[in-house]
Amino acid sequence: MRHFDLVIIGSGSGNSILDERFADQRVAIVEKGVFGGTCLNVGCIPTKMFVHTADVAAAPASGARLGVDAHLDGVRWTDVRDRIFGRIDPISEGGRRWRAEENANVTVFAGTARFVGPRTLDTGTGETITADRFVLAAGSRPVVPDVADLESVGYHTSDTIMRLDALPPRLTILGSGFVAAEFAHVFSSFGVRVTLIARSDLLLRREDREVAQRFTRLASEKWDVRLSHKAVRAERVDGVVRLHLEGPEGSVSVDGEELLVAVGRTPNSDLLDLASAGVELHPDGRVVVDEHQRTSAAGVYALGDISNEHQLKHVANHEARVVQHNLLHPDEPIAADHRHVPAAVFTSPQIASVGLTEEQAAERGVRYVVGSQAYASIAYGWAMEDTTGFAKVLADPGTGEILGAHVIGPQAPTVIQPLIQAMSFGQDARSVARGQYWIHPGMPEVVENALLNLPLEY
Ligand SMILES: Cc1cc2nc3c(=O)[nH]c(=O)nc-3n(C[C@H](O)[C@H](O)[C@H](O)COP(=O)(O)OP(=O)(O)OC[C@H]3O[C@@H](n4cnc5c(N)ncnc54)[C@H](O)[C@@H]3O)c2cc1C
Ligand SMILES: NC(=O)c1ccc[n+]([C@@H]2O[C@H](COP(=O)([O-])OP(=O)(O)OC[C@H]3O[C@@H](n4cnc5c(N)ncnc54)[C@H](O)[C@@H]3O)[C@@H](O)[C@H]2O)c1
Repeated sequence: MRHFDLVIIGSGSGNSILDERFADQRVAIVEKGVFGGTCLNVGCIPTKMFVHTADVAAAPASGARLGVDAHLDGVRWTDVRDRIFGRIDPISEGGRRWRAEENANVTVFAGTARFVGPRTLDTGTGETITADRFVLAAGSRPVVPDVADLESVGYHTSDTIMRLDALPPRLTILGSGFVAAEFAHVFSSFGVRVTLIARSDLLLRREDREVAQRFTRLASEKWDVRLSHKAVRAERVDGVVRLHLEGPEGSVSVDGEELLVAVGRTPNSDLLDLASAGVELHPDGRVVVDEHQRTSAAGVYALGDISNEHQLKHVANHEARVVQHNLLHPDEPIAADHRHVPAAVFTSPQIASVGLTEEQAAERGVRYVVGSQAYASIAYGWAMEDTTGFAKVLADPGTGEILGAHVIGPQAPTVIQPLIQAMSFGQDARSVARGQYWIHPGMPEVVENALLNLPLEY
């Protein structure tokens, strides 16, 4: 049985651990799918390449209110698709080849790993290996909901929808979270009629309620949004997927040439038989880790979607850097910093958030005040004739500590960054607002004014 110093399961964020400091270690990477993981192949990167393309496709329609009459002639779907994956696929294959063929100390196993005992791994390739240390970086996968006949009818997930052969006339999206909101924007901007089905009465309901309500209203003006509907059965009728729903008005159905299921992601821990490795799990399947990303089994670390509740690439990257340090310096381990994890939804309008929502602040009994600013009331908002975006900041009125921030509107993920920085470095709201220049008339003035609108007491 071959023995390694280190085994990494999953080639997404786990792959970034290895650098020249590991050159004297015998390392194995086990990957069951395409090299490079979710973000590169089927997640952040291709989706944002589609989102930017969708923003361009949607631009002509927004010109009229500025006095610019433009027309979208068409979207060459297969050209768009092939441009995007023509760039991504070679990066994935190049990464695999580099590790497998040019890293003398690294062995890549193309199989589904499964523990068969403490520190003993069936690589799924016919070979079982042992190692001193393991990194569990096996990520997550789309959840498939319990809807009768879904499997036999056929459906897409985010893993497959971006590789369609042709744009469908209609797309039904089951779900109302990040994936649903981003793909609804992409496909509707390309001319596809989108129906979005939400179980609750709000889209993106984990966002601050004001943001979720604004988004739900704007989305309902563009897409056929069915709130408070539960999908119960799927059926294929003349090449069309018919989804039967139970809603406030009783039983209804919606038709679409394609169906995208986007109801969350579940950790891949169940594939690994972690009980045989002595690794404990949370009830929801996430691997239990301490602040140093160590699991309950000695020498076994975990990072990314398999262990954290955020399921975001910047969190997985941060944890990979923590694991990297702790593998190299086990006697001086560093802790992961999950204090202020931001997130952004690249839909239309864009949404970004960090820290507490107003509902969470109220629920926790935290003393807070709110400062808000509409894009419509800052100079760049006038330039864009924006009427729907706003920024909102929550702060402690006594100390000015920034507790949370929420932005819905153009470039929200960029606009929010000064607030993430302020929270990370413990800067108070008044100092952030008045202790620096804000470029005039830049979009971050929406944040400056939200800060100035806080009714602070000091
Ligand atoms: C459509 C979509 C868009 C997204 N957009 C964003 C975004 O804009 N910003 C953001 O921050 N995050 C985004 N995310 C989330 C982000 O992609 C993930 O949080 C991140 O990729 C998780 O990284 P990871 O290393 O934990 O797992 P992954 O990158 O998923 O890597 C895990 C790897 O392990 C392999 N594996 C699993 N089980 C086994 C096994 N038993 N044996 C061997 N190999 C195994 C898998 O095949 C996979 O390659 C998006 C996700 C999706 C689905
Ligand atoms: N921009 C980004 O950072 C980005 C983009 C896409 C995905 N992601 C990550 O991937 C994860 C998965 O995305 P997602 O959109 O699939 O999940 P999500 O958790 O964001 O949203 C899933 C939604 O589906 C609903 N739902 C659950 N079960 C349902 C059912 N049976 N029927 C109807 N609705 C149901 C949930 O209430 C929830 O609103 C996200 O949590 C996010 O962390 C991030």
